[in-house]
Formats: sequence, C-alpha cells, structure tokens
Amino acid sequence: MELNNLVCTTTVEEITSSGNVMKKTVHRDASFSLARNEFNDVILLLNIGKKELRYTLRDLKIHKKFVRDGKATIILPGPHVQFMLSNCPPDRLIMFLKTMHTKLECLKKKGFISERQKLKSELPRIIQEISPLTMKDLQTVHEMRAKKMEKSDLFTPKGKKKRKEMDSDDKENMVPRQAKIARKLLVPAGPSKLVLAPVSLNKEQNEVLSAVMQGKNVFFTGSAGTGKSFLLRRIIGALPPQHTAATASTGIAACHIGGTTLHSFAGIGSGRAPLEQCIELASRPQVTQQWKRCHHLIIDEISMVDGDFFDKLENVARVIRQNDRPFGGIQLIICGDFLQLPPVSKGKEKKKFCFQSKAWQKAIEINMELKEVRRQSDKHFINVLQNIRLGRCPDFVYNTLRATALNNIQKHDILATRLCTHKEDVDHINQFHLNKLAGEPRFFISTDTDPAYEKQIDFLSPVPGKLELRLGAQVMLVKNLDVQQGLVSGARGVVVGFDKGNEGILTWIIGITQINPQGMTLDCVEISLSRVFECGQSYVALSRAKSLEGLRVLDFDQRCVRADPEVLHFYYKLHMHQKMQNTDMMDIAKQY
Ligand SMILES: Nc1ncnc2c1ncn2[C@@H]1O[C@H](COP(=O)(O)OP(=O)(O)OP(=O)(O)O)[C@@H](O)[C@H]1O
Ligand SMILES: [Mg+2]
Repeated sequence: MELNNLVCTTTVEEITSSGNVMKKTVHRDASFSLARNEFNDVILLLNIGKKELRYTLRDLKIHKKFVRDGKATIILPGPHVQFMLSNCPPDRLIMFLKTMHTKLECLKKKGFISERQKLKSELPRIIQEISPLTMKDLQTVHEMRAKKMEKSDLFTPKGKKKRKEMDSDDKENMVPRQAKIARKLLVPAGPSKLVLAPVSLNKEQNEVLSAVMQGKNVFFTGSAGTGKSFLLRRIIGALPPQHTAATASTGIAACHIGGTTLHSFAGIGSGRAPLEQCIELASRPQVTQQWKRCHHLIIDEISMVDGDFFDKLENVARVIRQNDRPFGGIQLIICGDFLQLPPVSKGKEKKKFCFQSKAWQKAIEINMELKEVRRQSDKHFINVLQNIRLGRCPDFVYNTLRATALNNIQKHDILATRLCTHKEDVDHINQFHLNKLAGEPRFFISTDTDPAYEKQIDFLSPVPGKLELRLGAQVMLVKNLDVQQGLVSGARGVVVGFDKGNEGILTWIIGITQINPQGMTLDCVEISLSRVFECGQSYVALSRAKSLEGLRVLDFDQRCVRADPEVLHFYYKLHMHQKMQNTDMMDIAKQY
C-alpha cells in the first residue's frame, strides 16, 4: 500500500450524535491507507500499533486549511468519527486527501450497492490497494461539480429571479451575473479545491529523492538551473514538517524553498565564537528544542556556507542532541554548486569551503549530480554557460557574450534587472533614477551608536547614513526582516506612501528580485562584469538569464571568467574516484 500510505500523528475522536467527543486517543505513528473491497467500496484503513481499523466511506468532510503545514481533519459523519492529522509530509497528505475525495465522488456517481444486494452476492471477499487517480476520475468529479454549481445557481429563488431579469434584456444585471459565475468557477467549493503539483521530477531528480527517502546523508550538486532547489521543495514536501528544518545559506535562497537561514536555525550567532560559547548559545531552551526536534536538516546554496561554521554546527548538534553520530544523528540533505558563489571571506583569512571541513568528510554518505539543465533550453547558450562555469572562455563563448551587448531587452516597459558587482555602481545608478522621479524627496537620517565612527559604519553597513526616498521609488530590503513573510534581503518593492503618524515607516508592496542573485531565474537581465572579483561570480550572474535574447552583457571580457581551482579539484576527485553515484564518470571527469 505504498502509494496511498500516509504516516503521521493522528488524534482519533469518537463523536456522539449530539456532537460531543465520547472518546479521544492520540497515536504518534498512525498509518492511513485506501483500499477497495469486492463491491468497489472505498475503504479507509487506519493502522495504529498492531490494530487495523476499517471504515467504509459513504460521505466525508475534510478541513484542510493547514494542509501545507502537514495538518488536516477528516470527518466521517456515518461512523461519527474524526481524525486530526498532523506532521504529515505535505505533498503526500495533499495527494492522499485528493485521492480519497475523488474516488468517493466517482463511486457516488456510479451509485452504492445496497446492503441487501451485498448479502445476496457470492463474490469472493477481497481487499486491495486503491488504484491511482486517473484523468477520467478527475474529469468525472469536475463534471459533477460543474453540474452542482449550475443547479444551485439556477434553482435557488435568487437564481430564478436573476434569470428573469436577464431575460428582460436588463444588461446591467447581466454583468454581475456573469461575474458571479466566473468567480465561482475560479474558486470552487469543497475539497476539490486542493491543488496538486502538476510537474514531475526527471530520472536523476527521482534518484536523489529516493536516496533521501532511504535516510541517507546526501549531497547533490549540478550546474545552475538543473533543478536543485526545485527538487528540494519536493523533498521538503515528502518529509514530516515537525522534524524537518529547511534552510539555506542566504535569506533569499531560504525564501525560495519556504525555509529559514541556516544561521537562524542553528542559533549560534555568526558561529565565530569559541565552541563552548556556541554550545552555550545553542543551550537556550528554544534553540535546544529546535535541534532536538530536527531529524532532517536541509541546506540549499551550500557553496556559501563557511567550512568552519559547518564544523561548529556538527559539534553543537552532537552535544545538544547527546548523540555521538555525525550531526547528532540528523539526516543531512545538502545541495548547491561549489562553482557558484563561495563563502564570504573573513578578512585576510583564507576561505574554507564546506567540502574542506571535517564534518563534511564524516557526514556525507552519497554524492549525486543533476546534469539536465532546466532553466535554459537553448543548447548553444547552455554550452556557453558550462564553459564559463569551468572558468573557460574559448572564442565562441567570447563572441556570443560580446554580441549580447547589442540586445534590446526592455520589453513592455518592464525594466531589466541590473546586476552589479560593486556597491558604488549600484548607488550611482539608483541616484540617477531617483532624481528622475517627480515627487518631493524625503530624507531619513540614521542614528549611529558612536558618531566618531560614522565613516567606518558607513563602510561596513549596507544602509547609508542619509537615505533619500520619493514616491514611486524602487526599494530593496538589505536585511532579512521576516524570511517566512518574504521580507528577506533582496525583496523588492515600491514606495507607495509615507505613513503620517509614523515618520520613517515605509509601506511595502512585495515583489522579488535580489542583491545576491544566486538561485534566481530572470527573464530580462543586464549585467556589467568588468569589476568581477570572485570566482564563480560571472557564472552566477550569466546563468540567471533564461535565454541569450533576454541577456545583455555590457562589457564582457575574458578576465572576468574564473573558477576556483580547489573546487575544480574537488569535483574532479569526486568523479575520478567514482564517488558520484549517478554519473557517467569518465565523461564528466574530463570536464574538470
Ligand atoms: N522536473 C522539473 N520539471 C519542470 N521544471 C523544472 C524541473 N526541475 C527544475 N525545473 C525548473 O527549472 C528552473 C531552474 O530550477 P532551480 O531554480 O531549482 O535550479 P537550481 O539548480 O536550484 O539553480 P541554481 O543553481 O541557480 O540555484 C526552474 O524554473 C524550475 O521550475
Ligand atoms: Mg537553487
């Protein structure tokens, strides 16, 4: 019963006919599945401990407001019982509820076999796994719903009246009527509103998912746009939410997978303090609880996580969880591309990649690679990007990228996102556009802790001491405020007003783009690369573009193409020593 099997925590409540709870039991490892008997009845099976309970479905209600958090309530009015489900893998829960509801609706349409007929029947008794949903099932339910809506609209007294009014050629009444129907169609009532993820994983993504579901500590890598974050979202949907920490090295990347930053999950500040101090920080009750509850730690954009920080995390996890296994026994699901942005360097210290840490050697069991690029479809462009990724710039790459300088990529008044490598360039461009706005300028002056250090603060902080804004100005957050709400560093908005009572508070409309574009896909992008200073920086910027037509490189030069030799060596070793589980080894090793 693998397909329809749903393992979760459930509270079973037996209800009296007057609606009072008669009996209530909680089961941590309950397992639900769906089956059919010889009469084609839909049967809900509930396994708790060694007991199996069977419910033949006739009618049901589902509350699924928190389905994305892995929670739902199933009410069976017949046997007067309700199940409160929690900690379900969200994607599985959605699929399970959808299957149960759809199969039951299809059966209702066909009609139930009466108890009398069943008694007379000589069919052999069977109970078998329910078949997966088919297009026909979905179509049937869709038609039933449409009919129901039509009926309720035509035969309610109100509906009849409106019809009359329409017949009498009253155009004014026709408009709201049509609008009402259209709205109803868009927002159908009942459980059928559940939306299923329509896209499927490709073969290599499925292989990673299956390694993860086997409980392995997996690192999966791949070029930009091979669907690493896409796959992570599916992995998150397949794991129990209460025990899964979805994190990423940056706020914007965390936002893409609906998670939080690795730093905020870890609760050890910057992680630069001595280990004892980090452990002390992690011993705060709330942080400890997070570490203890976590069974699966997901990290996206691992290339930007510092190796020393990773070692500290591993140590803290073991101490807090009082478990000597790597990361205190937490399953690691890590992804990223080390040929993209490296960790932020710590002054003069040499930067340390995560794969150079002791914790990495200890913890990672399986390395896998996604090779099919999904962001771009043009083979020539993909080839150009692969060369840039490896730090190569043969003539055809040079010529192709130089030629993009002539592209006109501004379409339908939508400004291309401009990616810059340096803050001064950003300031200059922003001031130019700000001056073009008609409204009165408004200034916001910072309060610095020590005015004597104003210059240093200006240098270290991304926020100017004096901020100028006008109505209609494009603004961007430079600090994570609330990752869950999308208020992350790089979230973009437009100033739509200044709150009168509260000087200095901005009203936001959230759009999304970013300062650090790693992880993003952009339709139209304009790039200046002449001042690139980091390995992988050009590759990250260029690989955001979906197509060559939507890309404009203002000043392409071979010198901006660089790949870190240590990363190349790491990938080369992975392939040569056949550590990559799903690659054609020699073929790939030749690349590095
Ligand atoms: N199996 C799939 N089916 C359909 N679309 C997919 C699939 N996998 C990935 N994509 C699409 O490909 C694009 C790139 O995916 P994604 O952003 O996850 O790549 P990535 O490997 O994380 O890239 P980066 O390294 O830049 O972060 C997205 O638009 C995503 O929706
Ligand atoms: Mg990504």
